[in-house]
Amino acid sequence: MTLRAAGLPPHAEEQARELKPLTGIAAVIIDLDGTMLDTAPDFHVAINRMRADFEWAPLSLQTISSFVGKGSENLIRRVLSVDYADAKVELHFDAALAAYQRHYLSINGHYATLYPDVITGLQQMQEMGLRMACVTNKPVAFALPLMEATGLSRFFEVIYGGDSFSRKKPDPLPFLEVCRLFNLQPAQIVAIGDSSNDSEAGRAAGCKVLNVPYGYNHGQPIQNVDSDGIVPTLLCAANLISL
Ligand SMILES: O=C(O)COP(=O)(O)O
Ligand SMILES: [Mg+2]
Repeated sequence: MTLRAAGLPPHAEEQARELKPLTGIAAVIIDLDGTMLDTAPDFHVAINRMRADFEWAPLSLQTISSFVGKGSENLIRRVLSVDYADAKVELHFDAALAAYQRHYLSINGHYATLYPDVITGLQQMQEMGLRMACVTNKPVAFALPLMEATGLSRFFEVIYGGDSFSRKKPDPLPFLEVCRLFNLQPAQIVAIGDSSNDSEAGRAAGCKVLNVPYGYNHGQPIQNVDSDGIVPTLLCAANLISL
């Protein structure tokens, strides 16, 4: 197949050519943090404002980014573990989480940016007639206003957050709920995300999986993650998929 060159970063076209087309696809499930939006600067500001409230030293953007991906509760536990052993982490947990949520909501999206070719990729998927779901581990109360403010909501039939179901990614439950809602088989759906959470959830659900290389992935190389390919942008993902 011929991939469109438009919007590809340098060398990306070469990389994209080696990818195998995904056929018989009817829907996509797309991750939010690290895939559509670079929200690391929002996490950085909110976490460090929380830490300042408790007179804990600020953490670097890189450290905080490596803690993102498994939802707010895990993020706060990881952040507290920098200074405390497990028992003390639990002692501070409720107050730290509440302060973090207050700070995050007050700056939600102020420092976040769209990655290249997200909007063009989503537009192309929409024009292809793919059904579209966003599944993020971000709490719904953070994800909905953020996606509205950044012009992402309009593309998605449904947005599920980390608190939408009893289990979040890497558990397959949220993806299986999308399959049920769309009345599709998992193999008709491609899950696209920046981390092993997305890939493990996708594989366990029986979906196809594509990764993007520019997100967080718990500070680990995305090349180590099992998927059907690494696409440089969502536009490249759209070019690889067909109905
Ligand atoms: O908030 C998180 O932990 C990460 O969310 P994501 O699933 O959109 O990457
Ligand atoms: Mg992510």
